[in-house]
Amino acid sequence: MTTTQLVQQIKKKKSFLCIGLDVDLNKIPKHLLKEDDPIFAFNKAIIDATNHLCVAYKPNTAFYEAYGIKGWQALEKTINYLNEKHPEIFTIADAKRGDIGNTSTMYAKAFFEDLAFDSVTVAPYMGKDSVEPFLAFENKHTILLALTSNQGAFDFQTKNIEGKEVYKHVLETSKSWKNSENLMYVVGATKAEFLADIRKIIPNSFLLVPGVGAQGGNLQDVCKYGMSDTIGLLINSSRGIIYASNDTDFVEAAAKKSEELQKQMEAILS
Ligand SMILES: O=c1ccn([C@@H]2O[C@H](COP(=O)(O)O)[C@@H](O)[C@H]2O)c(=O)[nH]1
Repeated sequence: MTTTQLVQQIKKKKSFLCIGLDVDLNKIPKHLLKEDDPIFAFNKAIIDATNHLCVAYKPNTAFYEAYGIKGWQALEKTINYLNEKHPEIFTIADAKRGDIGNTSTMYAKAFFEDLAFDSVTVAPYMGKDSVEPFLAFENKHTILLALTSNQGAFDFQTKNIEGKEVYKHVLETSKSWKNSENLMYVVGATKAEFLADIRKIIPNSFLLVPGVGAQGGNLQDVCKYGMSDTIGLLINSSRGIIYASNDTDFVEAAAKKSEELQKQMEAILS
């Protein structure tokens, strides 16, 4: 999917909501555990109930890898279901990969070719030659960790090196990489006060913003400082939506939470 198509979807649905599919078998409703594939059954139910309210889904691959081959199969079924039933929806493999060049190429093939995601999250720590292999894929997007939502972001990302914080080095340097138009960035909702500075460096890039809801980030603050001329935001909520109820009404509860966020986004867009 191109960013132009993504912006069209945001305008059409009046939503820039991304729903995180972080499936934990200890948290899903007990009756689903009887299904052949409880993870996919859960995801399918959530997707069927919420797809009209969001523009993106983000399975975090850790929640699938933790269940071995069955987890990976559930991830494959989920992305195939999304691509077949909802090709208009932007898909994010939150895998936080990145390695020496030939290894990064294999990661990129895994997520862009085999699993056919639109995007993958990548750690910038190993630099240009670890990220460019992802950028080489046409109409695929590499979402680089810039300023993350966790407390540990202050350990390295905000440290001043040669007169500039590390996350600013990441933003500025990555702009010079080959096919940098395929870059998006992760900025945590808990770091809204940094967004005005971030927008000075990357005024038009899309930002994936996790951390509203369970982590305490505020949607209005993120939009006030982080919105670009073409919106440029995908606001993620995972636990706040998918575990709104752990009972038989989980689908209705997830749709209700999604609608609450979508309505706030609609108000902001208008
Ligand atoms: O800086 C980051 C980068 C990624 N994440 C991921 O986003 C979701 C957030 O889940 P919630 O339940 O809405 O808190 C999860 O997959 C994280 O691994 C992040 O939170 N912060």
